Amino acid sequence: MSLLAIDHLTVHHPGGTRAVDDVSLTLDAGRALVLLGASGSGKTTLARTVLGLPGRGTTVRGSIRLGGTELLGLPERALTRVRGRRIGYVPQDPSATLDPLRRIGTQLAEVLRTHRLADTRQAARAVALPLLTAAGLPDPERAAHAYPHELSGGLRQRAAIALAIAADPELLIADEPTTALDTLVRARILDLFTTLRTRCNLALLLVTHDLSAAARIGDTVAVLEEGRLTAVGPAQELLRPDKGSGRTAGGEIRGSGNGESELLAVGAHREVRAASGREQNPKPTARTGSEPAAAPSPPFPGPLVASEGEVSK
Ligand SMILES: Nc1ncnc2c1ncn2[C@@H]1O[C@H](COP(=O)(O)OP(=O)(O)OP(=O)(O)O)[C@@H](O)[C@H]1O
Repeated sequence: MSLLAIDHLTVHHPGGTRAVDDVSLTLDAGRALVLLGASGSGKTTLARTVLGLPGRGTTVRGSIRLGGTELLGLPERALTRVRGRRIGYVPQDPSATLDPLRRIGTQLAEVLRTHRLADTRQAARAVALPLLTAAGLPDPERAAHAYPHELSGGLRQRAAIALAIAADPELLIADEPTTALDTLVRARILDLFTTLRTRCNLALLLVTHDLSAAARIGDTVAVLEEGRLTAVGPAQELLRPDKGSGRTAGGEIRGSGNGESELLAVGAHREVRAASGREQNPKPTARTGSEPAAAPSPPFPGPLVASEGEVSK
C-alpha cells in the first residue's frame, strides 16, 4: 500500500475555478514526487488540499489517504494532529512558519512538546540540536539561540525544514521551497531533501515550476496543466532532452494518472532549452562559510529551464 494515495481528486475554488481536476497519484515511503507545472496549474491547491488546507469556500471531491487513513472529511482537530505529526510542511518563505519574535530553539521545543515528543525543556533541547544538525545547520547551538532574522536566507529555510521534520513525519510537503534562494543555496537545500528522504525514509511531495529543481530531486515527476495531470513518469525519462533537439519527453508522455512510473503514449513535444552558463547546475562545492557543502549532483543530463510560456513562471 502506498503511503499517500490521491484518488480522483477535484478541487473547486469559490467562483468556480476547477484548480485540481480528477487527479490520481500515489507516493511511497522514502520516495519523491515532484508536482511540476506553470503558475496557476493547481500545484499549490493540490498540496494544500493534502495538508487539509484547501482554502475557505472550496469544494473538494475524491479521496486522499495517508497510510490508509482518509484525510478528506476528517474533523479539524484530527487534521491538526496529522499536520506536523504525520505531515511536515515547508513553505516557499520560511517566515510563514518561523515566528520572528522567538528563538529557533524555542520554536523547535514548542513543536516537540505540542506533539508530546519531549516533556521538559531539557528533553526538548536534547532533541533540538540533532534536528538542526540533520537540517544541515553548521552551528546548531548558535542556530538554536538565533532569531530568524539573524540567519541567512538558506539557513532560515534549513531552520524551517528542522521545524517541519521535528515530529518525525512520514510525509514532507515542500511548496516552492527554494524559489527565493540563489542558485547555489537552492541546490544544497534540494540535496538536503534527498538526504532526509533516503536517511529517514521520508516521502517528499515537492511543488515547483522549475525544471532544474525537478531534475535535481529526481524520482517521479507529475506534470499539471490547468488542474489536470498530463504526464507522470521517472524524472530521467520525463525531463531528458531528446538528442540534439533540445526537447524533453515531458510534453509527449501521457501518464496513467495513478502515479505509477509508466509511460503510455506519445503526443506533441514540449520545447525545453538548456540554461545559459550562469544557470548551470552547480557542481558539489566545498563548504563556504554559512552554507554547508552540497551533496553530489544527481545523474541528470544537466540544467534545464522551460521555454517561455511553458512550465516556468
Ligand atoms: N483562493 C482562491 N480563490 C479562487 N481561485 C483561486 C484561489 N487560489 C487559487 N485559485 C485559482 O486556482 C488555480 C490554481 O491555483 P494554484 O495557486 O493552485 O496554482 P499553482 O500552480 O500553485 O500556481 P503558482 O505557482 O502561481 O502558485 C488558478 O487559476 C488560481 O487563480
